Amino acid sequence: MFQYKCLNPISQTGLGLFGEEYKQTEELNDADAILVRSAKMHDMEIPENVKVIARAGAGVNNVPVEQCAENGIVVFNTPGANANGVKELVLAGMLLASRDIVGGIEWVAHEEDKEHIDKLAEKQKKQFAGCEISGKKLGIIGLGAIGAMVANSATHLGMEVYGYDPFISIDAAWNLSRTIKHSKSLDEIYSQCDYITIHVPLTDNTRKMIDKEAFTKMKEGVVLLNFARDLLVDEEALIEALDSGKVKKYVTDFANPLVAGRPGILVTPHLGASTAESEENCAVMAVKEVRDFLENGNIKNSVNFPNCDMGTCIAVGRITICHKNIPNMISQFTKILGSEGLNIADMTNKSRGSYAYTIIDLESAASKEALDELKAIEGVSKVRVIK
Ligand SMILES: NC(=O)c1ccc[n+]([C@@H]2O[C@H](COP(=O)([O-])OP(=O)(O)OC[C@H]3O[C@@H](n4cnc5c(N)ncnc54)[C@H](O)[C@@H]3O)[C@@H](O)[C@H]2O)c1
Ligand SMILES: O=C(O)[C@H](O)COP(=O)(O)O
Repeated sequence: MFQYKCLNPISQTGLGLFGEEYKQTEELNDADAILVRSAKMHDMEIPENVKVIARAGAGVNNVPVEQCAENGIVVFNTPGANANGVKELVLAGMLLASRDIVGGIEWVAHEEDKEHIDKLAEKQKKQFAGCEISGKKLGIIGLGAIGAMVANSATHLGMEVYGYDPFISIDAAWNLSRTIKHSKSLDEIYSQCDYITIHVPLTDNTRKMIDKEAFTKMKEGVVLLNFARDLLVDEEALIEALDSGKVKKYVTDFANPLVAGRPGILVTPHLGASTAESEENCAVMAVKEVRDFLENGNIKNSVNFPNCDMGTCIAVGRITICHKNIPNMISQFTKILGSEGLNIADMTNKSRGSYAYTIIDLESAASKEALDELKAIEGVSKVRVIK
């Protein structure tokens, strides 16, 4: 029996896939797995019983990913599972920034009791007029799951699309429409584009990447869209750029005291992934990842350990080891298993940065002595018996 704890509401369509071998718990001290959306985990004490954390979504800046790696806790996210939901809101954001749709709707609501509202509307509508997005230049920073979808959809809406992503994945590159211009520098995006949208993860390298200097390079009257994370933009500098007219509109999915209620800024309350479809996709992917990890020891879509998959165990026993990516680890594992008389049927070892993961199938069940010896190796953070 495995137990899981949800730190945020997670779609039942996903949780329903856990099956009878799983039980939901409120006690962190009983949980093998944690499922989370945006709950902040940096100040949480994560007990040793927790083996896996699945972020039902893309951004993992709310999870102490590095500390988890150090402690042998595998962290997953659900790449692409909510990308379409965000893409649709970005397209809506571009349209809302181009025409005063919100102002117009608010005007009608305010004047609803006027008998001649129809005539009044015809007189007043010019104050809500705007421009079309077709024919305008859109710059996309980050061409991952969301950025690539926004790029392709925007070309279908008649926009001229520029994309910038020095680390683009091969999959994302294959999926991009050939009409998208490959920008080799952010300066090209800033100097050319009428609309700029950012779709990169928040890391130490990307924090405040849109800063004062970036604004000086942008076109007069640019529209900036941020459905990634508020801390990617220096919002103090943004407000100066709005006041000077350099930025016409800022559309952001992240409410904070600086942007809420400020003229020229359209703020949604982190709604990008809040669709039934995205919530289900994320929950289903997260639960599948957790199950494959807990039941088979396999890793797919981790953000702190390498992908590592040996399928379902057909040998007598399987153990998994989270460890540091340093020399002499495998030889120590095999030496201990050999000296305990345990024959290895199959084995795989993969590394990612400073961390590595090993799956070992055995022809007989691992003894307590062997497991204790493996756990005692310096650089080993977790040893699990799968079978
Ligand atoms: N508003 C929401 O509800 C919502 C929903 C999903 C994701 N997000 C945010 O959007 C981000 C992107 O999501 P995704 O699913 O597209 O992720 P992704 O990992 O598929 O794509 C991110 C892309 O950014 C690129 N990148 C990284 N650093 C870069 C840099 N300095 N310059 C240019 N490109 C860079 C990567 O190469 C990658 O292609 C997430 O990390 C999350 O913060 C927000
Ligand atoms: O990174 C993400 O996936 C989004 O920001 C969605 O967050 P949410 O799951 O809290 O809506």
